Amino acid sequence: MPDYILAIDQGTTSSRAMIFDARLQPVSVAQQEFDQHFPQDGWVEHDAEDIWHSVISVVRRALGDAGLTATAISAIGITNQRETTVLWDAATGEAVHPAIVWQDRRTAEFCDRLHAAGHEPLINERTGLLIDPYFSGTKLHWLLDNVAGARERAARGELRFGTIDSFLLWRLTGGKVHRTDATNASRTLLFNIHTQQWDDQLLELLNIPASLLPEVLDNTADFGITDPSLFGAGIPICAMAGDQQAALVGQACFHPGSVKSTYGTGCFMVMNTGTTPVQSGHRLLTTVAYRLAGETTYALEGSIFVAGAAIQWLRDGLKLIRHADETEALAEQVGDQSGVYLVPAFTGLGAPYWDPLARGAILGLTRDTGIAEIVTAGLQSVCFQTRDLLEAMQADSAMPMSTLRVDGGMVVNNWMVQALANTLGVPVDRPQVTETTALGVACLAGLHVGLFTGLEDLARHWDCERSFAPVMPEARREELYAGWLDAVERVRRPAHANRTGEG
Ligand SMILES: Nc1ncnc2c1ncn2[C@@H]1O[C@H](COP(=O)(O)OP(=O)(O)O)[C@@H](O)[C@H]1O
Ligand SMILES: O=P(O)(O)OC[C@H](O)CO
Repeated sequence: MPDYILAIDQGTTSSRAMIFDARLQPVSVAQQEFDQHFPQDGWVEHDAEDIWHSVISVVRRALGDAGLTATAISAIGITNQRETTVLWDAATGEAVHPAIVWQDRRTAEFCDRLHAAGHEPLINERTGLLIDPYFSGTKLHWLLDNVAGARERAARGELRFGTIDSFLLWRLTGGKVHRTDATNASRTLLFNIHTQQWDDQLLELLNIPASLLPEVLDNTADFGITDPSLFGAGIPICAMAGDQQAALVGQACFHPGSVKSTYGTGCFMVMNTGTTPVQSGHRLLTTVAYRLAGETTYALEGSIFVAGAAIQWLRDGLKLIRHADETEALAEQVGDQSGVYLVPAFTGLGAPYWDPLARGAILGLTRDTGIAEIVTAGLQSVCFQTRDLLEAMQADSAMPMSTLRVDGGMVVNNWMVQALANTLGVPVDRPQVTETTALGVACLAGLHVGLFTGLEDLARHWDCERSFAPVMPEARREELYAGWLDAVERVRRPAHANRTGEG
């Protein structure tokens, strides 16, 4: 029996294909970047054809590099950048407009109107989300209103909506299957996370015809079979999941209170809260962690917009460093003593503040402050923002976090991960396989075809590469964090003043 699994990881800046063997060891990986389009201030688009071609190309390369044919693959799992919205023609499979990316802010005004009309409590209660352009629903509303003829074509049943998982599934199956999974559905603003169905009242509120929507399945299911012309033989697609939820699975966070945090351009922290949804009192999102055999496990999620992007800014904007990996040695020289704080609120602040008007600042400068101190403050900002999320999660869930599992491009930085443990006051574990997104969806696909017996079996495949224990005295930890909270307040004050006309 073929027992390799192919994971397709369609991310914001690149597409990746990874093949794993039956022990979940990576066998080959191929990656391809694609263009980002910024047609107007605050708009971010992808060409759906670029995404499609990049996916086909990386899958073929991963198979070739592993010396495998399609018949050796027992299952495909698809994981994806979430919320990014595609509307396509059912007859041709062609998108009627470029995909509107999760970062795109074009629907901010519409969101303000929904907010002003008092719709947030209903939306929050049904979907676990907030009214924000981040989610797919208002993007789809925009497409229907702004693409010529789209509403009429939708009414005639000619169009399909999907997040990237759905669009890829449609294309991979030769235009036969219109499905998504519960985690991706839970990011649309249209899906009731309690009933696990599209919500008629929300569809009416956003004026979205139900005929556009995909069928929602568990994360492990018979989603469809790839068209044999693509890879030489049909391969069953047995799992789909949004990328942050896939990373939760890849980090084996299967018990209530277990948490993972992914540090790439931004940071996404997700806590498994078990089979009862936890409504946040701190503006965190309540979302579907995974749905297996009809049983939904929920999560709390906090998103930080700027994590590794702060290091990119230090490198490309300020030109203080040439490579991201120089930051580790600079921070080792400085330690945590400098008193400098960098608040990277370049595009406002995400959870738990959700303050779009806040702007960044560097505070605590003295004549002694140099490049190393500012770079160190950049790394520390990621740790302090994680502590903000942790405080909110623990207050909401009343679940004490015993360890944090981390992944993403930043966690190669040992100084940063140690500072994270010190800032949080809990051990931080880094896994052997840091490609947790691809790994997670491979786990799900393997589960469906019987390579693994269940979640406990999967958890046994998770290996810790290094655990970082907190070594900072508590008084010092609290003193440093108090300095951060003060710095955040300072960047928020002018924003509040502007908003209320007091400034
Ligand atoms: N040694 C390092 N120290 C700190 N940050 C790093 C280091 N290496 C990479 N990064 C940061 O990690 C990010 C890349 O992580 P990655 O997971 O590939 O991001 P994404 O998937 O969002 O593109 C970049 O923002 C980069 O600045
Ligand atoms: O593609 P990534 O890794 O930047 O993840 C994007 C998130 O899914 C957006 O919610």
